[in-house]
Amino acid sequence: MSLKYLTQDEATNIDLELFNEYKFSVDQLMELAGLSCATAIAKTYSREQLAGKDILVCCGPGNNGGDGLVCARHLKLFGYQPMVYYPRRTENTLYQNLTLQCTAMEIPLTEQIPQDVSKVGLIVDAIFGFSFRPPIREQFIPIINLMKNNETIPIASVDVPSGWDVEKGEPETGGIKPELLISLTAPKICAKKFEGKYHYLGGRFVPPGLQRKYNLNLPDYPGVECCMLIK
Ligand SMILES: NC(=O)C1=CN([C@@H]2O[C@H](COP(=O)(O)OP(=O)(O)OC[C@H]3O[C@@H](n4cnc5c(N)ncnc54)[C@H](O)[C@@H]3O)[C@@H](O)[C@H]2O)[C@@H](O)CC1
Ligand SMILES: [K+]
Repeated sequence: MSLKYLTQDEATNIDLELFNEYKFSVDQLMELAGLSCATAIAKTYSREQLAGKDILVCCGPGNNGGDGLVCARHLKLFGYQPMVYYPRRTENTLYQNLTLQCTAMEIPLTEQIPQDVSKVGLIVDAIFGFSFRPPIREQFIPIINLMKNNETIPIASVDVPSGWDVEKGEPETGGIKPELLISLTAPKICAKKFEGKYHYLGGRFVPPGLQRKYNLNLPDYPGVECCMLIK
C-alpha cells in the first residue's frame, strides 16, 4: 500500500484526534514539527552553503506560523542565522511565548516586510498550512508575492506551500514554487503537484491506532531520525 495523501478534512480531523483523543498538547506537536522542519532544512542546506546569509522565516497567524517560530529557534541552535518576519501577533499565549523565546535566542524579529533580501540565502514559508482556504486575504498578499516573484532565493515550505489550495495545489494565477517541502504528520493531496527537489516527511508522533484508522501507510523513519526524505 502506498503512502496516503490527506484531504483538508482528513488533516483537520487527524489534528483534532491528536489533541482530543490522544491528549497531545499543541505545544508538544508544534515543538516536534518545528524541530523536524529545522532538521530537514539543515540536512538540505549546509551551514557552509548559507555562510554569511540569513534565513528569512515567514510566520503566519496560525499553527503553521507557530511551527515557523519553533523552526527558527532550532535553526539558531544549529548555528544558522534566522530572522523572523511575523506580521500578525495575536494575544494567544503560546504564540507570545514562542515569540519571546525567539527574542531571547537573539533572533531578529520584524513585523514589516523586509525591503532588502540581498542577504537572504533561504526563505522558510510558514505562513499557511492545511487550514488555508483561497483566496489569500489582502494582508498576506505582499509576502506571498515576495516569495512568488523572487527567482533566486530557495523556499522551504512548512507542511503546505502557502497560497496553494490544500488539495488542488498551485493557483491558476501561479503560486510559490518551493524547492523543499516538509510535509507534517502525512503529506496533503497538493503535495502530489509539488515539483521541487526535496520532499521530507516530519512530525514523527503518529500513534499506530491513528495510522490504522486513516490508512496512512507511513514509511518507517530511519533510526532515530525526526524527519525523512520521501522524494
Ligand atoms: N495537526 C497536526 O498534526 C499538526 C499541525 N501543525 C501545524 O498546524 C497547521 C495548521 O494550523 P492552523 O489550523 O492553525 O491553520 P494554518 O496555520 O494552516 O492557517 C493559519 C490561519 O490562516 C487563516 N487563513 C485561512 N485561509 C486564509 C486566507 N485565504 N487568507 C488569509 N488567512 C487565511 C486561518 O484563519 C488560519 O487560522 C499545519 O499546517 C501544521 O503546520 C503542527 O503544529 C503540529 C502538527
Ligand atoms: K506553509
